[in-house]
Amino acid sequence: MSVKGNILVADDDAAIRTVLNQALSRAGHVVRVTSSASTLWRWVAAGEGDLVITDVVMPDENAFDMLPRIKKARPDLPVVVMSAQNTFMTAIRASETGAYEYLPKPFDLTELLGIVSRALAEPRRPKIEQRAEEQLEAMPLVGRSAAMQDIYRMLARMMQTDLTVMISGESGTGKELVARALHEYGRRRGGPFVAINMAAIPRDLIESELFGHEKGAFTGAQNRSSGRFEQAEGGTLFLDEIGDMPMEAQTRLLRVLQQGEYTTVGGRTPIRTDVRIVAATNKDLRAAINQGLFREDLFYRLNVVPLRLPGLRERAEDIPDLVRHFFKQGEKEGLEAKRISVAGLELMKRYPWPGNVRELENLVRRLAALYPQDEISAEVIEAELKTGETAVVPDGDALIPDNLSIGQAVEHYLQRYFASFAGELPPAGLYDRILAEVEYPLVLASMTATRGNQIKAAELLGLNRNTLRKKIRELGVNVYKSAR
Ligand SMILES: Nc1ncnc2c1ncn2[C@@H]1O[C@H](COP(=O)(O)OP(=O)(O)OP(=O)(O)O)[C@@H](O)[C@H]1O
Repeated sequence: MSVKGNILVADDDAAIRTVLNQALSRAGHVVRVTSSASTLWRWVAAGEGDLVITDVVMPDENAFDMLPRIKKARPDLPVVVMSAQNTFMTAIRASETGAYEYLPKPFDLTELLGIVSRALAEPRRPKIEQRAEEQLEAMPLVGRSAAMQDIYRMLARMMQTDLTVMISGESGTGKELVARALHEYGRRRGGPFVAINMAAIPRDLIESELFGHEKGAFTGAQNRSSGRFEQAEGGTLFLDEIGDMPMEAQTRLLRVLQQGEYTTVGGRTPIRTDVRIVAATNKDLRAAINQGLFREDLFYRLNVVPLRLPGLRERAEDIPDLVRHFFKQGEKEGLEAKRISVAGLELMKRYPWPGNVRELENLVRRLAALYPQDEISAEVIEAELKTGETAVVPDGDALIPDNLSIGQAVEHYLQRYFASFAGELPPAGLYDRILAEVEYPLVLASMTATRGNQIKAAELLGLNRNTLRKKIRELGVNVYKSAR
């Protein structure tokens, strides 16, 4: 049996008052409605009502201005705020003023009824804050720096909404991870999360990948095919490397954002869509706009909530936490538990990390796989960071130091590797470990060079496609990531 209560409803829109009155009364609650903030305040001040549902903008007062007063007079009274201005600021203010819940209009009545019964049944505490805390604990993002705290606070607020979010940040700063967190802890978590990387797909196929195509829409379109929008219905669509989206696709995407519907390639019937868009870029989109490569109107549609992820060098204090986290992950995969000496960590904090968290993650994995000692010394870190520097030059320009052949480079590496054991032998299983070390960058580089096309990469490598697939899986080569 759900708890029934006295509910005060304030909205200047008569239609909404009627709908809410009917729905809540039918659910067994006692309802009073008003069109003004002053009447609502009078009721609240007189101790009436177990719960308030109010619109933000009312003729005599804004609910956000009244909320602190309500909270002061009746700290335990849950206030559900509704608003048609689904802006970022509305969500933030709802959270900051201590609203129990924030409902962007239009909302689902069933959802509202669910919130009302939960609010009436629960011990009193501002819901948004409580949920944000729970979410942060469970969040897969590591780091406690002030910069990350800002990101978490922003994410907690964004999770209550369907606003379009634009994540910017250098490669490897965690943009995709943040997009997933937004989905998995947000209100669309029951729906699918679909990611598409604009840089990984041949340009002339992007529109059909996004919106689907009809049979015969273009040469090679033998069957109707669904697009990512259709696949993401009810969930979140993550548009990675949005700056690489071709102009025609940009125009189509803009139309979806404006009208909430799209047509497939070769199709005529508009299809309505209910998808939350999270976009990401590691390019400066304003520069792309100036060069005429990115539509300014699309930029503003996507940039509703900008979220900038700091480079790892800007939050070096997170490094120890991240190192521990990645060693722990390694342990789960059967690697041995390890730590890094204090001096080693200091070196890491001073390193500029051009590849950001991804580079750090790769380093920690390499340390866990290749070095037997429980504590990794500063010398090892120094040597590893030097190799790292040449390995992260972007766009495949990686230089092998002093024009060494691959064989000579590995030889140098092995000399250093053996030396690090100070006369002892490295742990058994060296052959497979070293070959895997070479295989990973080889597969990654081939996938990058072919922009993520497995057929072409298999051809390039001279491998059977199934063998390549197996290797990608075993080595954990991230296909999206590799196709940069
Ligand atoms: N704060 C973090 N805590 C834990 N792991 C992180 C964090 N940030 C990034 N990572 C890890 O670093 C790697 C790179 O992150 P991710 O793929 O999200 O970066 P990205 O910014 O999307 O990169 P790109 O621009 O190259 O696509 C992933 O393995 C991710 O799990």
